[in-house]
Amino acid sequence: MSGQFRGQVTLDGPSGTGKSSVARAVATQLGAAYLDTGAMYRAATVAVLDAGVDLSDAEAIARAVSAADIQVGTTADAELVTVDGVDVAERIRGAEVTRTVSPVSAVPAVRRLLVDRQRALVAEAHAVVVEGRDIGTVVLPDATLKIYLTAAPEARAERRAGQLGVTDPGRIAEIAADLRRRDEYDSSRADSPLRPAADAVVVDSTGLDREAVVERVLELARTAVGEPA
Ligand SMILES: Nc1ncnc2c1ncn2[C@@H]1O[C@H](COP(=O)(O)OP(=O)(O)OP(=O)(O)O)[C@@H](O)[C@H]1O
Ligand SMILES: Nc1ccn([C@H]2C[C@H](O)[C@@H](COP(=O)(O)O)O2)c(=O)n1
Repeated sequence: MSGQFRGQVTLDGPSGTGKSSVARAVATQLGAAYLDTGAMYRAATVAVLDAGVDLSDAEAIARAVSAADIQVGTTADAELVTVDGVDVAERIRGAEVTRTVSPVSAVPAVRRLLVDRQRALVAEAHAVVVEGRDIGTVVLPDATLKIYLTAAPEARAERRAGQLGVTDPGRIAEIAADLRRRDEYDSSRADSPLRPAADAVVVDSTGLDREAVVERVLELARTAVGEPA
């Protein structure tokens, strides 16, 4: 990039396609802020779990999220996530939160609250890379560049297994089933379902290593602001 990048890059897509790792690397290279909206829904889920709320009660879920002080950082090099002042960066990646986050994030009032916060955080940055499920479709419909990242389900399950240090084929099959379950839930909910924006560039990362995907997104970002790729 010859000058400083100014604009918004969105990265949406199913679980395990590489959104977080690619978004962090792209943000670092562009000198941009970085926002992990999945971490915000995960932190909201911590608040719901700690409030002991019935997961079929949408109003109680929304009340618990609205009462919690949820803070997330916007830099690519450090993960800052707190709920009511407690560091939950590790806890939000655990099995309990991962199992519960889809029903919590399907509650429309929770989405309205977090989308408002996402837009406020984005408004503070001259340049930002935001990852999630509905960023190009709902949160930032006028973004400079929208990417929809996909990968074959087998590749995603292997990557997630590698990330968790799992080698047992039975456990890998469980991981694949969990990814399928979450994708199905996230794609079929009524409010802001996971889908590519009409003007998103679809990048299939199956068979590409992370660096190749980062390079492709950087090329697209340069082109989007009128620089030679
Ligand atoms: N192109 C790639 N090739 C191989 N592995 C990759 C690639 N991109 C990312 N990975 C690895 O795959 C794992 C999952 O990536 P990451 O957490 O970035 O996915 P994600 O889409 O953000 O997932 P989630 O939505 O569940 O948070 C990580 O270990 C990451 O290093
Ligand atoms: N913009 C977003 C981001 C995330 N979610 C939900 C759906 C995911 O299953 C969950 C966790 O996200 P991850 O950390 O795996 O990226 O949060 C959403 O609905 N909208």
